[in-house]
Amino acid sequence: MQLDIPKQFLLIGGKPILVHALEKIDVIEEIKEIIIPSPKEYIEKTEEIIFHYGFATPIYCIEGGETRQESVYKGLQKTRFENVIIHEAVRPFVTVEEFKNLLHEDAENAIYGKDIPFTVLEGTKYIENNLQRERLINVQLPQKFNKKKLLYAHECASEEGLNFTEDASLFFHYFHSNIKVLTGSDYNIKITKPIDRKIAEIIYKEYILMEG
Ligand SMILES: C[C@](O)(CO)[C@H](O)COP(=O)(O)O
Repeated sequence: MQLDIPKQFLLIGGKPILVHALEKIDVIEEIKEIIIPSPKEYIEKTEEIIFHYGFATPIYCIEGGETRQESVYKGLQKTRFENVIIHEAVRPFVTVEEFKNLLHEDAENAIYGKDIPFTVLEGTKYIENNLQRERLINVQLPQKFNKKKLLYAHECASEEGLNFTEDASLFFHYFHSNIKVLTGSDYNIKITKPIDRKIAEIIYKEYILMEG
């Protein structure tokens, strides 16, 4: 999206996208702190929003990195807890149940994945490879990890200069196993393209109707 402000500040149902996600996390007792890596120039704005909406869980806004990966790495370095959940501010329709299911899942590393209801081929100019869609998942957040292991994987990736689009790929690259996949939801969309905002408003209205 070509925007003047980062996507997490866009409004859905009159509320910043970031707040939708924070509201779900805030009601979960087991979550003891929230760390938000943010671009330096947006820390103040993020803190203002947090103050305005008033959350019970301690929230720390820290300066993020150049990439998504670096920002997660900084967040991991900041937390003192053994298990971490990574979420994205731009997934407003995550549910409290999705966070709780992750927390109560026996596997120490677990992510959400959704089946892919269309064909994905490799190659952009000419087709290079056919992929079996029944073996693929659309990776979603939140994701739960053992902090020590994820931190180790981040340190290795940083030393080797490797960049991944999310943490399950990074973790898998170094540990090769041990990540359980829970079934994700079609509603847990990531606001990426302009059309996602329109879809988000529709989902939001459905939520409001459901809540009466
Ligand atoms: C983590 C993610 O949402 C998984 O679907 C996705 O990889 C994030 O991509 P982005 O380019 O950081 O938005």
